[in-house]
Amino acid sequence: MNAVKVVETLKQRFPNEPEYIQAVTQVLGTIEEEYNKHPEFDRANLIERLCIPDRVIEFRVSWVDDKGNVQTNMGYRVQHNNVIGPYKGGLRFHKSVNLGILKFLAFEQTFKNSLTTLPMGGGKGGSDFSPRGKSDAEVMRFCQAFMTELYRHIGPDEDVPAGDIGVGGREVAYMFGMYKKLTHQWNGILTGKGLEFGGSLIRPEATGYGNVYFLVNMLKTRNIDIKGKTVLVSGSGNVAQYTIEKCIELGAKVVTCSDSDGYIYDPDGITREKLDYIMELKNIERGRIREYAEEYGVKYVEGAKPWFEKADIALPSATQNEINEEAAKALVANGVIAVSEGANMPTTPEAIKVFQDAKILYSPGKAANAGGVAVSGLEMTQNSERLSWSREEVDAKLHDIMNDIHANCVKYGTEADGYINYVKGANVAGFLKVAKAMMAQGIV
Ligand SMILES: NC(=O)C1=CN([C@@H]2O[C@H](COP(=O)(O)OP(=O)(O)OC[C@H]3O[C@@H](n4cnc5c(N)ncnc54)[C@H](O)[C@@H]3O)[C@@H](O)[C@H]2O)C=CC1
Ligand SMILES: O=C(O)CCC(=O)C(=O)O
Repeated sequence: MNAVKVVETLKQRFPNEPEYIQAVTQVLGTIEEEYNKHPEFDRANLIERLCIPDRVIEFRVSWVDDKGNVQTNMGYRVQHNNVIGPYKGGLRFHKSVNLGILKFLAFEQTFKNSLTTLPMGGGKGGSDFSPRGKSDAEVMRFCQAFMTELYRHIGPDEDVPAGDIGVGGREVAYMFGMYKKLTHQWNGILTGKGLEFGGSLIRPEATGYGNVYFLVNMLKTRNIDIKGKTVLVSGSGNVAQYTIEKCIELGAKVVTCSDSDGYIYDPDGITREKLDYIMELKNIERGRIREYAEEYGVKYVEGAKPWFEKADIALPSATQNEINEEAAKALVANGVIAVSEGANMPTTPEAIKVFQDAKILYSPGKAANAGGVAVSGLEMTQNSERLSWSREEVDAKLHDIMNDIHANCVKYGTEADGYINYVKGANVAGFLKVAKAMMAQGIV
């Protein structure tokens, strides 16, 4: 396999999908050497079959807004690869959603899910509908309309969606209700459900907690303690909130968080009480992060990202490509020692090079944020067993899974000089399991 040639071919076939091409380029560049040790992979044209999704479902979603106007959005589900388990991955509701973005997310999800050690394939879906500014009733009607098509394509052994940007407990619950209405079945067809109807304890916390567990493992390789470290977090949604919570618990000081309008800088650190304020503001009032600055009298920077503030650790937890080369250079110049991705692909390829050239600890999302989907996998297991596990039990399993992913990254990513290339480690470890399963199952 020649990674450059494969990417060129994909670019010609899918010229309008830059995020998908970016994700594929990143993975192929790091697995090429391992792939070429297995001539049987090439004979089976494994690489093309692994890069191109099994199936893309695209549909119109029509719904009625509060003024009685009929609105139309696009709905999608990308079922990327199911060799190791049912398709699994979140749904994103955001105005920026398009097929290329969901293809990148579904491709990444396949490797991430493989890393979790659980039997889950990769998928992703969503819509260009944005819940922001919509009433609760509008969100409900949209979710119901979305499910009237999606329900045909999902199932507990077929495809199990969950949340992502713009899809939290509220949206999952509305979609679950409609699925039940349409099918007359109670099935664990979505994860991230409410605790009263099959959700797992720790699922809301899992992505943020998991990222911090992974970070602690990375820091350990250099005998560094997270306690007392200053942390930059971006975003203020699900992943950011529980990342901040775990950082506080472990004695780190988080000084920033953000939304798509700007970021706040709190030099004293976000405390438990201030985090409760953020959770209320974002999850219930659905307000803007600017209001935090007004409430606590701290700096708010409109239209900017937090990466130019000084800190020891950066945990991007908002969206793709939010750290560019300039931001990466600023982070390194300011002495950052670790960057661990809560978001999916938040760092551009140029910025990754800056981190790796500076030999700082840097982990890609498919390893560091895998805790969310891992606990989704545990939710599926609990639903199948018709049992609910305790908080302690799920958290212990999450801890074990993150430790295991870290160990796999070290195994496959340690370079001759001892530097751990977590990108290579995660990609090779995730790839090998999927590749072996694909080879075993033949050309299908
Ligand atoms: N929710 C989960 O379990 C998992 C989420 N992720 C990833 O984590 C990231 C955040 O997701 P969630 O916290 O679940 O979503 P969310 O909807 O709860 O929060 C998203 C946050 O990102 C901000 N944001 C969105 N688009 C932005 C933009 N263009 N510029 C700046 N800020 C922007 C929003 O204002 C919000 O604060 C995404 O990349 C998602 O794919 C990854 C693994 C699992
Ligand atoms: O919990 C899940 O199934 C999906 C989580 C997700 O979308 C992700 O890992 O990016």
